[in-house]
Amino acid sequence: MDAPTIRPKFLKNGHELGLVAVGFSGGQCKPGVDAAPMALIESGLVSQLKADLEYDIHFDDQVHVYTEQMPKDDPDYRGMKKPRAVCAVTKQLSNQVYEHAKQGRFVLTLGGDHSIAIGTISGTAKAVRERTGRDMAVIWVDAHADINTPEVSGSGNIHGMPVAFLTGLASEPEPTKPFGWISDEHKISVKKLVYIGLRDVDRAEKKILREQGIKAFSMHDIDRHGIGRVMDMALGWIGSDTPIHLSFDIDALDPMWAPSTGTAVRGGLTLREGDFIAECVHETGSLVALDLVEVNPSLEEQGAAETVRAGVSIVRCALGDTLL
Ligand SMILES: NC(=[NH2+])NCCC[C@H](N)C(=O)O
Ligand SMILES: [Mn+2]
Ligand SMILES: [Mn+2]
Repeated sequence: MDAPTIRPKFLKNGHELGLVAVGFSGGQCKPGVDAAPMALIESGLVSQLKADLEYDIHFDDQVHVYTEQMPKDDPDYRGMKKPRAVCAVTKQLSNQVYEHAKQGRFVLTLGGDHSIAIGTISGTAKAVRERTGRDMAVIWVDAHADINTPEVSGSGNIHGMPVAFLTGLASEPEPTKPFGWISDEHKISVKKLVYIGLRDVDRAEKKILREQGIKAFSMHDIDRHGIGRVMDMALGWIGSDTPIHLSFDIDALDPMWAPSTGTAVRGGLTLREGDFIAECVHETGSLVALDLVEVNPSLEEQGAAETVRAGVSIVRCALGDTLL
């Protein structure tokens, strides 16, 4: 197969890819999501990216599994569960992602629960700003908005809060406190955030989306307009000269396609709709990073292989595999 045909606008070239594998489950309560990076790699993802898509992969060959290294003493803070563990992992991850992105590489991060996006998006936002002088946009594909502030979250699970930290809606005024490391250079604007696939949004989150004027395409919008028009509108909102970070929660897909995930919600995207989103974002040439999160191979074990396969498919599409 030929090298990728889309010329990336904000990367050094179309071939260099930094891969980060983050086996972290501390942003929520179900064990097993930390095994996803290994499952994805074992299913052939990395070798496919090398052989079929001809990426030069920069990877430390380590699946960072943080389960054992989590601080023993990690009491709740502002209602958040495991705040120090999440803080430690995301801070380290942010630097790792930053180092790849700073060199103009595409950054692919395999999670892990969605709390890790605090690390990935902060890292790319900072690097992209330094390299290109532009503010990055984020496309968040998910059944959930993950924009609870600690104060309004019903669960205290930080995987339901990353967007609040990244947009500055959940601030941590003191740099010495757990999320005090997140500074302005790491943040994204609510104006450059677009959601696709929402169908399980908490009441307080709906209020935030309304008040902040955040662009969101729910499953209702996808039913009404079709995924093709929704993608035109989503990408039109972002504009053609803006770098894009795509954060893909596998639970955006219907459990029919991706049953092995911690907070599955019925009535979701088909696998083709998920792949189509990834393809459209790839086609812009503006994609600089991708997160794939919330695959939990230990849940719904009969469906685990299918869920992993769906994840591999999304990644391949975002990296240009399916375009002719
Ligand atoms: N990344 C996810 N799967 N998030 C689910 C979040 C569910 C719920 N809104 C919460 O805050 O707890
Ligand atoms: Mn979700
Ligand atoms: Mn999520």
